[in-house]
Amino acid sequence: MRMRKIPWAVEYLEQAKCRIKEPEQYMGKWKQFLDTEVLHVEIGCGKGNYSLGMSKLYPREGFVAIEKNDSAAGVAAKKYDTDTEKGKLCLIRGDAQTLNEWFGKQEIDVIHLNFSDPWPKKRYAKRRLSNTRFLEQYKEVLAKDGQIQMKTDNAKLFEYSLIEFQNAGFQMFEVNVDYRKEPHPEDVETEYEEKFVAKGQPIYRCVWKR
Ligand SMILES: C[S@@+](CC[C@H](N)C(=O)[O-])C[C@H]1O[C@@H](n2cnc3c(N)ncnc32)[C@H](O)[C@@H]1O
Repeated sequence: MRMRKIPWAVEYLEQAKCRIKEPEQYMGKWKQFLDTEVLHVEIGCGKGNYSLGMSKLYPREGFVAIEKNDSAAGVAAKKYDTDTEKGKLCLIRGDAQTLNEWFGKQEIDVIHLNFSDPWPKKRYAKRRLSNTRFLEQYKEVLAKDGQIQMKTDNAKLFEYSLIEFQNAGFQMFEVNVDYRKEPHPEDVETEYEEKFVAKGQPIYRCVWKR
């Protein structure tokens, strides 16, 4: 899924206040930095609505949104910088492949994966955010009682993820194959989710524990 380049957003990203330019410097100190006891990390935040909304719903909890695409990250950054009601929220522009260079062991309480790119071709499977390569990293940075929450519209990616999580030793905690029929009252729709829900497509959701 390629995103159209948004020049103003790419330019904005450079001087964004919410952006953490050297995330490795915060390793082991994110909770202190965000003044929270609960740390959430969203990987692939796109244009940023989910973490922004969640930071308002859970104002005592801290949120780090990660996005590798400059245009999407720039749009998210502008929202985060200008929304005066946002909670404890910051942004990393980067590829989550280096997640364990940014976060310390067991530092994260909840990892959110929302509508990750499915990378349908087998040769690109390692780029999926629920691929074993990523799951092994999540195990390192996730707290002992931590959770990974995943939502997707893609049945094949969902099936693939169920197998990968299970093989990596995660315990399934919740599963829903038509999540919007019974959504959690305190959850936020992402940009992609809004589009899929409008088209009447089912949303798959699962929650895993270590
Ligand atoms: C399909 S979009 C979904 C965006 C948003 N989560 C939503 O639901 O509206 C997936 C996003 O994940 C980002 N992404 C994919 N792999 C990533 C990685 N390894 N590190 C950071 N971001 C990633 C992509 O750039 C893209 O913006």
